[in-house]
This record gives sequence, C-alpha cells and structure tokens, in this order.
Amino acid sequence: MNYFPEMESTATTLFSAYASVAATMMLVRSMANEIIPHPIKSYLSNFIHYLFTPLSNNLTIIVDEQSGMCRNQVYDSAEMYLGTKISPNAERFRVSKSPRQKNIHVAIEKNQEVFDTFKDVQLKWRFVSVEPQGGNNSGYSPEKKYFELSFDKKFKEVVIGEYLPFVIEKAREIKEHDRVVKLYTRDCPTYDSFDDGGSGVWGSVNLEHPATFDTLAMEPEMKKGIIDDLDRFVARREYYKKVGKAWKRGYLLYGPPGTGKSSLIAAMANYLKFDIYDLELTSLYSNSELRRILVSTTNRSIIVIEDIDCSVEMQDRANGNEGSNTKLTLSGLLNFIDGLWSSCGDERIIIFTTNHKDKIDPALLRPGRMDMHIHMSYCTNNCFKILAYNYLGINDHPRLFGEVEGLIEDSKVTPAEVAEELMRSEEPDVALDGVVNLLKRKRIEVDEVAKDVEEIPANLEEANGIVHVEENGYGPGTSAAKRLKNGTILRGVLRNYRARSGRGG
Ligand SMILES: Nc1ncnc2c1ncn2[C@@H]1O[C@H](COP(=O)(O)OP(=O)(O)OP(=O)(O)O)[C@@H](O)[C@H]1O
Ligand SMILES: [Mg+2]
Repeated sequence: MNYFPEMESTATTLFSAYASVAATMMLVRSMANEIIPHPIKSYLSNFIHYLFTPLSNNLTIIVDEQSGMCRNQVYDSAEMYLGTKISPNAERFRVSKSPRQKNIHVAIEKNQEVFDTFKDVQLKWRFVSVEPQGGNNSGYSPEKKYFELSFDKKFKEVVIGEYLPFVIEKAREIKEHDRVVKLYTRDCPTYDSFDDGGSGVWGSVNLEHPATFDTLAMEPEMKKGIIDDLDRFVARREYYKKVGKAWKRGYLLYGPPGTGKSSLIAAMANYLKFDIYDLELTSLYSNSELRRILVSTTNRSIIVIEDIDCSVEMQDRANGNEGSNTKLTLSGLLNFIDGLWSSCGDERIIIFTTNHKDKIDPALLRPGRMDMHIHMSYCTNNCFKILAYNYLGINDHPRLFGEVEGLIEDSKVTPAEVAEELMRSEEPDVALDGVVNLLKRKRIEVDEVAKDVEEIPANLEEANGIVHVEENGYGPGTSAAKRLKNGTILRGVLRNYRARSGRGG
C-alpha cells in the first residue's frame, strides 16, 4: 500500500528528468568529441576545471634531479629521506638491498605520494618521472625525474629555510649509517640501478675490495701520513671556502706492479666511505662525453684514472672528423675537472696511478697539480710483518722472521709476491720457508743484474736509462715476465755500451 502516491510520482518525474538530462549530456559530449578539435577540448576542460576548483592556498615546489650541470642535492636527499617516510598503506614502493648493506632500502615509486609533517606544516611529496619525448639526435635522452613538494603557501619560509635543510641533514645521517662503498665503471651494467643516482651513465657494483689501512702493507709513518692527510682534507670544508679553492685533493700513486696501488685506493675509499669512479680514459671519444660522465659523478667520491701513462698515449688522437680542437689531453682534462669542481664539486678526490712516473705528462707533476705523490715500493721488513699478521695471524717467529729480515731489503720483492707465498699454506713454518726461498731467488737475480750494471759508468746516457728502468719497476727482480723483459733491456744497453767503448761483448 502506498501512502504517498504524489511523492512516488515526483520521484519518477525527477528520475526521468535526470535520465533525459544525462542522455542529453552524453549526446552533447559525444558530439563535442566528434566536432571539437583536441587542443580546444583540453583547453575547455582545463577552463571548466579552473572555474569549479576552489582557489587553492597550496604552493608546489619542483625539485629537479639535475641542477644546471650538476646533480641536485635536494633531490638526492629527498629520495633518501622519503624512503623512511613511506606510509604503511602505500600502494607501491621500491625496495633493494645489496649483500653488504645492513638494511633494506625503500624508495618511492613513480607517481606515488608521501606525506610528512614538520613543525605542524603538512607536506605532500610526489615523485614524477617523465619518459623522454621521441628520440633526440644525440641518442641520449634520460628520463626527467623530479619531486613535487606541496604545502600551504603561508609556510613557504619554514619549508625552504628549515624543512629542506632538515631533509638534507637527515639524508646525510641515513647515508652515513648504512653506507656501502660503490665502485662505478662505465661499461659494467647497472646491477644496482637504485643506487646509480639515476645518472644512467655509470654502472655501479658494491666495492667488495677488502683492503683497509689495517691490511695494507706499507711503512707505518707513510701510512699515517696518508690517513692524516685524508682526515685533514675532509675536516676542512670551511678552510677551502675561506681560501676560495675547490674542495678537492689529488694523489699520484706510482711504483712497480704489485706494490699495492689499487689496494691503497680501495683502502682510502673504505676508510672515507667514498664511492669510486673508475674513469677509463682510453674508452673516451669526445670532450662532450667526458663532460657528461664527469658531471654525473657525485660528491664525496674518488675518481680514479689508472695507468695514466697508457692513457696519455691515447691522448693525442683527434676525435674523428670533429677537428683537432676536441682532442683529449691530460692537462685539458685536469683544467676541466678543476673548473667543474670549483663550481659544483665538494669533497672530491682524484687519483692517478702509474708504473712509470717518468713517462707521464710533466704538466701533471707540476707543484700544486697533484697534492701528494705517493711512492709505492718494494716490500720492506715492516711491510712483511703486516702481511705475515694478515695472512698467518702471527707477530713473530723464532727463526724465520729473523731470516726474512736479513734478506728482504735487498731482494726487491713486491708485497704481491710475498702475499702469494704466504697464501700457500696456513702453517707458518711452511709459508715462511716459502718466503725465505723467494727472497733468496730474488737476491741472486738482483746480484746478477747488478754485476752487469757495474760495468757501465754512471754518467752514460744508457746508464741513466738503466737507472730509470730500475726505478720504475722493470728493474731487477719483478715477475718472471718482467725479468725477461728487464734482462733484455739491460743486456741491450750493455751491448751498445760495450760496442761503443770498444770493449766488445
Ligand atoms: N702494500 C700491499 N699491502 C697488502 N697487500 C698488497 C700490497 N701490495 C700488493 N698486495 C697484494 O697484491 C695484490 C695486487 O696488488 P695491487 O693490485 O694493489 O697492486 P698494484 O700496485 O695496483 O699493481 P698494478 O700496478 O699492476 O696495478 C693485492 O690484491 C694484494 O693482495
Ligand atoms: Mg693496480
């Protein structure tokens, strides 16, 4: 039974009226879709949206990934910080962890939002990543990534003056706490694309090199000198600012193969917790490529150029048809790095290594160019003790330590060769006997070559050649292959000398 017949009829009327309006609207919309061209349509819909959206008090700040030529520190910090702020009911986020990291890393996913509160200010972050439009000519078109940070207009001062610095500081703390040193090279795939900083240029792997200053066999005072230098460097932010210099430091490591140059670099990186960028100059083809690579390195990092003498040989090639002004030269590279880092580099270290100090570009040796020249040389008794402790866990041996000490200084043996012997057995007696035998073999070689060299007066050009050869690692006693090469060089020089001085031979 119906007590309100008129009400029912009103409802029916209303419903049919609504239905007809809806139908009409659908018709109009589909006609509009047919008739009105797309740009006008989107303009109209924006306009209607504008008319019906209440005036907002929101302010949105854009935080781009790049700031000019450099990475944007606010962006990197936000990425790290927001990982800790993702709400439990987020629909999507990203996680990662590498074997050496202590914690699982969480990061915000494309188009997701994260809410935060700071001093009663409500903040909304959104992560946006835009695919590049079409192909560009250079063939390189990275995604454009940025954060949008929205909040009430009236808190602009608080957000910029206090909140963003707070985010940067927090990110620094997080990084310190769970830091894994990374090794970046250009041709390795990005195993860990999370951490490649979005650069798309460097692939990264975690630096698993176990070398530390404790395990590095080196004269103690020299080691201390390097550690002190690093400590002073990282503590001097204000100093570098005051004197108006880029906050950077350069080291040149030179010495024969197997004396620990690469190990020292790893020890430095592990000590400072700086990432390493391995810059392979010989694979570079243009200055613009070099620029792109360098600007995508981050602060608090070490750029390494190994075997600089070999790289130098590559330097003179002009770049295809671009003309000779695009040549890559070492001093050009250094000037470029200086310029770049004085504008946007902080806490940067650059390290060159070479086996042949005499072969490298003199520009590199000029005072002020490389702050410290570090000579990595043959194994001394002190170095041997460090190695023996590392490999065998012993500090002394009643008989064999003394024997080693008596032989080692004249044997020109490298730490790598000693380490190889020490690894042969876990029995100290056996391993140390191996070392003693190695040293004896080395001694004989050194003596043999020395006898040959004695025949040559020191002031002869050729004789100088020999001294150079010796100083730079191809002297008496390296590996078997080197020995051969070295013997050939020495004998060649000796033959020339004898021929000229009429002594035959
Ligand atoms: N000073 C050292 N202390 C401890 N271990 C060393 C040292 N030097 C060499 N070694 C051992 O020898 C191996 C090779 O050394 P490393 O690669 O550091 O030598 P390098 O000087 O870089 O040689 P190259 O000039 O051929 O690059 C290391 O992995 C390490 O095990
Ligand atoms: Mg090396």
